[in-house]
Amino acid sequence: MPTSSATDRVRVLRPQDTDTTALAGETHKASSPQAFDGPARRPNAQTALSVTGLRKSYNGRTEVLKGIDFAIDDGEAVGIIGANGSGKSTALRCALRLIEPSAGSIHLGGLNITGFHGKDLRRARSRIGFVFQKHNLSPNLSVLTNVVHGGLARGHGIRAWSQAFAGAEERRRAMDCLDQVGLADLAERRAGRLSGGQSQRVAIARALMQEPVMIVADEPVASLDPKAGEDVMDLFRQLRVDRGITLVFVSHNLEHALSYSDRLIGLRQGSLVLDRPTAGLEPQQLAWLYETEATA
Ligand SMILES: Nc1ncnc2c1ncn2[C@@H]1O[C@H](COP(=O)(O)OP(=O)(O)OP(=O)(O)O)[C@@H](O)[C@H]1O
Repeated sequence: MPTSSATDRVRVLRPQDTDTTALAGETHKASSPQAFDGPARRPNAQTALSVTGLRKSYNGRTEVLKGIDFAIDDGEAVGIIGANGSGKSTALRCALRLIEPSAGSIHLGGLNITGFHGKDLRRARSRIGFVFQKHNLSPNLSVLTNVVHGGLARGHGIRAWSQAFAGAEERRRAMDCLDQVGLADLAERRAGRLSGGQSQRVAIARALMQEPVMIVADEPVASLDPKAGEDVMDLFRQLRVDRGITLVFVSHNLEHALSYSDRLIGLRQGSLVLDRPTAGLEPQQLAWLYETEATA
């Protein structure tokens, strides 16, 4: 596995803008990717996830990911931003091989998972908690049962089968996870009777059943009101603080992306055009990412 040395993160457009006030300026129009020092790495940081030369074409013709590279450290929070259709979800899903990339290599927690299949791939991903905009809870099952099902992803074969009968230990763990998201008192309620914010917290509790080292979230608060959205993002932050969980999330909310990440990755038309620490950045300095090609 290639270790993510500083050179892993130097393919970044507009690195000349180390003075971040220049980000909102005109200079990017003429820019092309160039080397710079890259985002500061924490000393001795281990790489949680790295991709190299990741490409994706859905129909065999148009490339919606045009060969992107990035690396994420253990314990880091990284926000992925960009306009509609820029390739954020595709990048996230390809990076975890939820969908198959057309090309590229992927390392997860020290393993080259590029060629993994079936149970090897499932095992490699078993400590990743996925949280999506559509939480896919089973509406007719209780909150607790939905959370118990999160533990199934960790089991294989006979172990998973026996967990399906929800032993006392699994139910106790599920209650613990619900407690962590502040919903233990709703354990017996039918999931279909929850609000959007409550449902997303249950989805997070379900992810916690996997004892995740990393949470991968694709627009986790897109359908929530501002307060519920902030509560969910605060919960992610708390999980990082308490457990050192790595967080990778896609967001259209630049305030969130800036507040809840250490680093931002920006995509534009399938290319990675931004990879830099969040500190000191303002939302308006990122507006160029959302300009149409005609105005950019
Ligand atoms: N299953 C699919 N089949 C064909 N094309 C797809 C598929 N999924 C995504 N695309 C296309 O790939 C491109 C990137 O889509 P993707 O969903 O990754 O972008 P995104 O940045 O996450 O967008 P959004 O912010 O709107 O969610 C878009 O042009 C989209 O139409």
